[in-house]
Amino acid sequence: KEKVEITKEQEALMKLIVDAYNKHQIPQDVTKKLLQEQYSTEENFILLTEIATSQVQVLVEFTKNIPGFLSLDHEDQIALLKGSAVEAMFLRSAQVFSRKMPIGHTEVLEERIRKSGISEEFITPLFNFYKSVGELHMSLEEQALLTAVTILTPDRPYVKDQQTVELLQEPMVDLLKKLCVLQHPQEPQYFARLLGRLTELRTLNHYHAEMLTSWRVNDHKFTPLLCEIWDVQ
Ligand SMILES: Cc1cccc(C)c1Nc1c(-c2c(F)cccc2F)nc2cccc(C)n12
Repeated sequence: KEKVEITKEQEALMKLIVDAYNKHQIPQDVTKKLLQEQYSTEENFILLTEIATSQVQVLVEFTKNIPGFLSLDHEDQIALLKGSAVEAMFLRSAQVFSRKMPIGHTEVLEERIRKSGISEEFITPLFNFYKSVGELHMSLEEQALLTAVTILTPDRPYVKDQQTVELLQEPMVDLLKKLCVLQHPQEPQYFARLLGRLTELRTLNHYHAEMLTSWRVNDHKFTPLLCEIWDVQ
């Protein structure tokens, strides 16, 4: 059984990705608001819109720090961001939800999300996903790399040069695989479980699109950034 080792350049790559992931967090005041006094359904939705908007900003900043991303064709950069935004945001909010919140805060946040006018058919898969991510107890490195792997998915709609995206994604996948072996030695299937989450993520794109439409129908307002990333309005 050969020894799994992280090379010097993989060490450097991991530091870049983790620093970028850590650097760009949702401002505390935004998340704090969700935990304050009782809100109405309308108010909850407005707060979630604020959090979603700052999550998109965080996503864009993180993506710009992925080595090689900014040297991709500009239209491909946009196609990758638009194609992965929902999945990256589900991943990030799942991680914030399952590990960053002090005890008791998670329930309050869950309550706010449930009382924001979102239909039950979306709430169930959302919290099922949060739970399945939480059960993985991912390390910060794994979270950051899995998010980078998700963003660098070559077969997003409208990506022209899939080959180059694949060349960027490969070293991330290799590094993530090694990390899983090193950080979860008792669980040889851990890496496969992580990739299984990416499959589950893809199904959530559909729910999210439905949710956007139902909000539009009920004349909910979005921010310009959310309209731009999801082509609404
Ligand atoms: C911040 C948040 C947390 C949990 C559930 C939800 C519904 C939200 N908010 C939104 C999300 C969204 C997200 F930001 C992360 C994960 C899944 C998501 F559905 N997407 C959008 C798009 C337009 C408006 C909002 C309010 N919105």
